[in-house]
Amino acid sequence: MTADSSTPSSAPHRIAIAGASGRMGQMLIEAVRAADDCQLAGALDREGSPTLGRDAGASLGYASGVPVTADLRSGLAGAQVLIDFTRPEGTLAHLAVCRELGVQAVIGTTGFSEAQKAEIAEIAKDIAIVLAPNMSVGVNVTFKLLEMAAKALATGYDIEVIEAHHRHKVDAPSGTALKMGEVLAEALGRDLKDCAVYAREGVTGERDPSTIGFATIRGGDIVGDHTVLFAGTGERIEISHKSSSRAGYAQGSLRAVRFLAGRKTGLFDMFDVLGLR
Ligand SMILES: NC(=O)C1=CN([C@@H]2O[C@H](COP(=O)(O)OP(=O)(O)OC[C@H]3O[C@@H](n4cnc5c(N)ncnc54)[C@H](OP(=O)(O)O)[C@@H]3O)[C@@H](O)[C@H]2O)C=CC1
Ligand SMILES: O=C(O)C1=N[C@H](C(=O)O)C[C@H](O)C1
Repeated sequence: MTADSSTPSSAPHRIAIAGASGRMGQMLIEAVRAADDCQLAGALDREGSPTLGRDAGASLGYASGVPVTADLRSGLAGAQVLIDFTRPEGTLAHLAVCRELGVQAVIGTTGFSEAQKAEIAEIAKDIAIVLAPNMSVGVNVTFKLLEMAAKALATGYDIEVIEAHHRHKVDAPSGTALKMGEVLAEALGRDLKDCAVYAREGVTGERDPSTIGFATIRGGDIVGDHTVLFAGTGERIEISHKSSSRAGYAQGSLRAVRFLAGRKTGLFDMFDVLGLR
């Protein structure tokens, strides 16, 4: 029997991975290898990367049969879906080719500007995309907890978002912290653009109770910690999520791949994938 539209569940998801030599790229190659229903179909790294031409599994100690390439068209030719954890400008270049070839995308990259997010929404009119600043189940459940806590603690509690990441992270605050801020602001009927305070220095004056503060820590190999502090009078509530491995981000990405199967267009996030909306 041939693999056609009558047997979609038996055919593996053919996945290309962008940023193949990166921290998440490597974790994803390993996760795809371990998943019975997934197959590595392409591996992208940017021009000049020493990994170009090598087998995508080489540094993980196995032969995947997929060479790393900077040629987007050949790297995406055999794929149904691209998983992209790179940088905003890289992701947008990759998406342009995904759109041309009809390849779906799961995007974990953070640090997009508002204009870049609008560009992704436009591309999602032609291909199906999952875009989320954090693919882990635990973080997405934490977003829901924050929504509930913010509504219940709407007055009398100052809200601060504190995040810590490894020394190599290039964007701040993290995409997850910003999403937490958006969830909190929306639950409180505010717009994060109007109430976010990203830095304090010098004589700042007393804290404005309508603000949501952010604090960023960078150091060592911290995978990703996020805490939201609700500071009241005589008590404090802290809701924290701490990642000790990147495996959760990779597993969440594969759930997003499975969710996209059969979808032609649309912009989704992990709430859609996990049924949390
Ligand atoms: N949504 C989520 O769950 C998570 C999101 N992230 C996000 O994913 C992104 C990547 O994180 P991480 O893996 O730690 O980062 P790394 O720096 O380890 O990896 C990034 C990869 O992308 C490549 N790259 C960099 N710039 C470009 C570009 N312009 N075009 C194409 N490729 C490029 C890098 O190549 P080179 O080495 O040559 O620079 C590298 O292979 C970040 O935005 C991070 O915040 C991370 C973890 C979880
Ligand atoms: O760069 C990272 O490492 C991470 N980035 C994401 C973010 O910016 O929120 C997700 C996770 O915290 C790890």
